[in-house]
Amino acid sequence: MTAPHVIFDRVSFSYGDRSVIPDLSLALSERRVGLIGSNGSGKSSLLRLVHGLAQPTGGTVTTVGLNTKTDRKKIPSRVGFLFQDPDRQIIFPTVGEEIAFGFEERGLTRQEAQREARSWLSRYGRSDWLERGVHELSEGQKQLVCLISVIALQPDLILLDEPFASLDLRTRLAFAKQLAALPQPLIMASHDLNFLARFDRILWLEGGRIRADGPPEDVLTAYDAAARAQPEVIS
Ligand SMILES: Nc1ncnc2c1ncn2[C@@H]1O[C@H](COP(=O)(O)OP(=O)(O)OP(=O)(O)O)[C@@H](O)[C@H]1O
Repeated sequence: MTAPHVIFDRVSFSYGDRSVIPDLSLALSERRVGLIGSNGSGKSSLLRLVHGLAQPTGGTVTTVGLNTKTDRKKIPSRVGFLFQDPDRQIIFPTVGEEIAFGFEERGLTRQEAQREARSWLSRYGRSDWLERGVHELSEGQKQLVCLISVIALQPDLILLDEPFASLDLRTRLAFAKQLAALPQPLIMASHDLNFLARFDRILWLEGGRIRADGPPEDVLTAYDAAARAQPEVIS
């Protein structure tokens, strides 16, 4: 059993006086962990807590051995985060600058960072995107740029918040293949149950609590059955 890359110890989390996660303890050491649950069940909040983008109201979160409160600044260089909405992630006007930025942050010169950006784009067959304005890309294409930016920096752990939302089927399959081949552990919130079927462990959240936790064949089946039993409920 490998050491856990994420530990939640009696974690609670609120937005103001709205409690989102009442009391959560868990340790994640599997290579592929999926998060499922209704809209608003707390999946994004959990991922944000793992990355230190949100701070627990109570308890402690330890990610890749770092306390997300006291070591918060060290986390972005070790843990990649793919946001649900690419517009929240992208900060530069061109694709090349966006991918190169992470490398410059790590101390490479502008030329070296540009070279890395070019090389990573060519691996994904998108060499022609280097000078392309990000605003000219579709939502799915932006999502792919964000994924390449995250993967290129080869973090120790990758967090993905609904990465398939805007992707067409062909891009989704290519994207899924890339994710499956990554050596790093992934924690991914998704409504794509087919993709999660190949994961090692699934956490089903409801109201910020774990409703089920186990292998996909058990948890996805129970989730699917519960949703079908109450199809009229819009959360
Ligand atoms: N910025 C915010 N301010 C106040 N409440 C928020 C904020 N962001 C999220 N919430 C609330 O926190 C709860 C959990 O939201 P979260 O985004 O973690 O859910 P989720 O499971 O990721 O949902 P989805 O599947 O729709 O992405 C929801 O009740 C939501 O309304």
